[in-house]
Amino acid sequence: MNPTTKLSVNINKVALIRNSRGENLPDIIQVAKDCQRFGADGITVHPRPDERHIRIRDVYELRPVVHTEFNIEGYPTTAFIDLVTEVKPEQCTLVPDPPGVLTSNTGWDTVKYQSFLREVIQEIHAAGIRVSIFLNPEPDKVEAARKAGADRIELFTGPYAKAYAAAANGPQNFELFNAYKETARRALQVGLELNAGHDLNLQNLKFFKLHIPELKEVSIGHALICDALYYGLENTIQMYKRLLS
Ligand SMILES: CC(=O)[C@@H](O)[C@H](O)COP(=O)(O)O
Ligand SMILES: NCC(=O)COP(=O)(O)O
Repeated sequence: MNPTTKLSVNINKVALIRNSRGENLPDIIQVAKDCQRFGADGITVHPRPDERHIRIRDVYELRPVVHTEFNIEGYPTTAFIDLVTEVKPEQCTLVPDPPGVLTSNTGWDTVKYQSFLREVIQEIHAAGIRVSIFLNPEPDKVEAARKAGADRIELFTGPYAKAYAAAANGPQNFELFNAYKETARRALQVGLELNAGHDLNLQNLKFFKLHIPELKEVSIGHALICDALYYGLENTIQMYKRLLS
């Protein structure tokens, strides 16, 4: 029997719609409450420096209403670390995004940035927050993630999603998928827990979970919010959860 994987709903795209009109519709605080009421095991936000979706103020306002697990993602600038250590989410996911990037497009080079990551992780740990590191499917980066002090890695599933979309029955890029499995295996071997995220959707999630059943959590935003346009938020969350149980 596979362990259940938690679903953290990323609400960036809800904030993007709100910001497009300058008012408070949709109200992301209400949406976060409703996601949890509909079964989400957590809420993820990725405040970006230009505040194009999640704003710094949102992060503070979300804290008291997120009673499941709050996950804040981002590049660890001093401002980001101050925000995270003040808000105290259950989890912080460190992502190596340059400021203007369209969306996250790579994981950390944990070997090159090991000492930087160690300092940052120490600071975030001191506030009692679990730290996850966004990682490419690169087994040789796992040990350095552990040495930097991470608790978890989040497998960057963007390349997996592209490979899956290009084939009819699963990713078929065995080299790539083996790299995911090997990265996951090594992480578990050295005592790191596993998350995954980016471009996961109703089509590609089942295969990923089937082959990497030890996943603790997936964070899903873009596709889930798009699906909610057709199926409604409650149905959509339940559809994703069924693929994870
Ligand atoms: C860290 C990650 O994988 C991203 O998926 C991210 O959280 C999404 O950010 P945007 O919503 O800004 O594209
Ligand atoms: N960490 C990944 C995430 O939060 C959501 O990514 P996406 O589903 O919006 O691509």
